[in-house]
Amino acid sequence: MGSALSKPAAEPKAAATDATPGEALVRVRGLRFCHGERCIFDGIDLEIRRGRVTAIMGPSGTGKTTLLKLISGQLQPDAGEIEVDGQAIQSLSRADLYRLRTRMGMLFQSGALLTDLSVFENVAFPIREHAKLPESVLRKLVLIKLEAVGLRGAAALMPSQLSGGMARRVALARAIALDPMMIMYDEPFTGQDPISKGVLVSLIRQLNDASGMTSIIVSHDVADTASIADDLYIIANGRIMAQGTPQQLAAHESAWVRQFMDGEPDGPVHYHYPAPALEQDLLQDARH
Ligand SMILES: Nc1ncnc2c1ncn2[C@@H]1O[C@H](COP(=O)(O)OP(=O)(O)OP(=O)(O)O)[C@@H](O)[C@H]1O
Repeated sequence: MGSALSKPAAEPKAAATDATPGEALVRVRGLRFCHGERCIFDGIDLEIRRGRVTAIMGPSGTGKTTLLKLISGQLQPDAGEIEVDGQAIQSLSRADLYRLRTRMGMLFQSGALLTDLSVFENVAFPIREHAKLPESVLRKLVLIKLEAVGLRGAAALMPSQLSGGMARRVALARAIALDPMMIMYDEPFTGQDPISKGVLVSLIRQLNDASGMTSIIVSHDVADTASIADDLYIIANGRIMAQGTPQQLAAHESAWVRQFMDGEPDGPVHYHYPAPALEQDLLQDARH
């Protein structure tokens, strides 16, 4: 069982590892990663600071999910180093990597609930897998996690009885079941209505602050993500295009970065694929 489970739920994890909030929990240096001939990253450096919410943003297909998989050791870099909590991911044994991964919560888009198990059992699942606890202790732990996402009252429901927003929150309770030191969210807001999205946005921030966790969010949703992020990275074309606080990026010297932050359709990033003037195309059709 992860030692974190024996601590009170509210104890800050950063303090538990004698680390100072604000120091880097994840360090990425000179990262290069390619799928065959196609390089997704070509020498990127970044730091995820402890106790903070860091957002990784960028155009679709730019490698955001790939970066999370590299940080969690699901993929191996072609070059460079990734250090998590002082441990170089590439040099860990399978057993050590497994242990480290139990301290990383993940809420991936595809992280569906197990449909044959109740909400309670879905959240209990990772705890049962990693710890042999008396049923009464397990029950308390699961109920605390469900309470944290506002769904203690839904413990007996089956996944088919939940709305999409509730299901995402149960998945979140499951992701924090082992009291991870960090949690990675991959597109947590996708498919959520505005109210569910608002609930998730504030939950992510609250959970981060209440438990001393470190959060990484990958999202297209610039406005919502920037509203809770302390630090932002924008990646594109295999590189870090910009980094800073949301305020710094909103006032960035690059028009491309400002356009990205504002989500404006027009600017240096063109919405239209290059084409001759519309009139020219239409006149040409009329002539034929
Ligand atoms: N197994 C694979 N083999 C080859 N290419 C892949 C593989 N997995 C992903 N890719 C490519 O790697 C690139 C990065 O993918 P990734 O999913 O990390 O991007 P993303 O920024 O998370 O995208 P989105 O924002 O659309 O979710 C994409 O162009 C994708 O097509």
